[in-house]
Amino acid sequence: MSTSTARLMDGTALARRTVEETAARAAEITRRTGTTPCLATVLVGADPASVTYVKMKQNRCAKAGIRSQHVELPASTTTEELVAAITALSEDPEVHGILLQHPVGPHIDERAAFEAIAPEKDVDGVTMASFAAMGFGLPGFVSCTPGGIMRLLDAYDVELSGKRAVVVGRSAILGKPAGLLLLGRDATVTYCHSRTTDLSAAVREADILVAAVGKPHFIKGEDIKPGAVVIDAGYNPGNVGDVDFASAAERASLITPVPGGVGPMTIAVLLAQTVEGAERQLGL
Ligand SMILES: Nc1nc(=O)c2c([nH]1)NC[C@@H]1CN(c3ccc(C(=O)N[C@@H](CCC(=O)O)C(=O)O)cc3)C=[N+]21
Repeated sequence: MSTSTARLMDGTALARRTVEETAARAAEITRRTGTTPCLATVLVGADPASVTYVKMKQNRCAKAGIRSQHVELPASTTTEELVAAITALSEDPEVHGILLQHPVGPHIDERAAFEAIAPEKDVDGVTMASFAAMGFGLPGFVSCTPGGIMRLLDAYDVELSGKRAVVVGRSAILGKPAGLLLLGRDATVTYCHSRTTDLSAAVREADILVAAVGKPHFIKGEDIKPGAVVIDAGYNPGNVGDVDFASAAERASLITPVPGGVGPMTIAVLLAQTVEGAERQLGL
């Protein structure tokens, strides 16, 4: 028998509202300038999950009245070739935003590739410039998944100031920037990772838990502080999250489902930032 008390944080519904606003802004840009906002997606190799995610991003662009341009490169692409392809997009005035799908394969210097994205087109929030802006609390493009998480927390009126936020995972475009954004809102942030000793003890302190490790159902309900807000940013194969939803929902006050939580918001932020980039580049 379930004693579930948690309310769902509905990322699908919030994303729909966010994308509607974005679509209206995109239409206005097209009407005023004759130029339609354009996102370039760059995919290296043919990993099935990456192919699916990139297709989802393109479909969502189409629905929002954003053009998308797709660059597909073979898995054998070198760092130099990838940097050249991204540099060309950075210099193309028709392109307003660039997304390089992560991961790119171990033989490529992913950081060098990300840094070839012009800062004003970094609508995915993956460059050093964007990371620094997040860290300093300056305006700029945020990493899409952390940005989506913050929008969800705000939409559900989650108080952040003075709260204990625990981020499990420290990847460059998810865990680490998620912690920075929470810190920027005056949460007390703890990062946990593969070398953390006594992870359970850390997780039990969390008023707000962000799970971003990439291990299916890694976080169990027994470690959730009663009343905590649980954000599952995991995207494991088969749409499985990092949190054991059934047991976590018995203790959390608010929880994101997978699918239908953080994922749709990630794409909503990508589209919103693409339109924002287009507005700025077109002088609106
Ligand atoms: N440079 C870069 N930026 C990213 O933002 C990025 C990336 N690389 N690499 C891969 C991850 C993964 N990711 C997801 C986006 C949407 C869903 C999503 O919308 N999922 C749906 C389910 C999927 C479905 O409906 O089939 C959901 O959670 O409801 C999931 C995962 C973005 N990523």
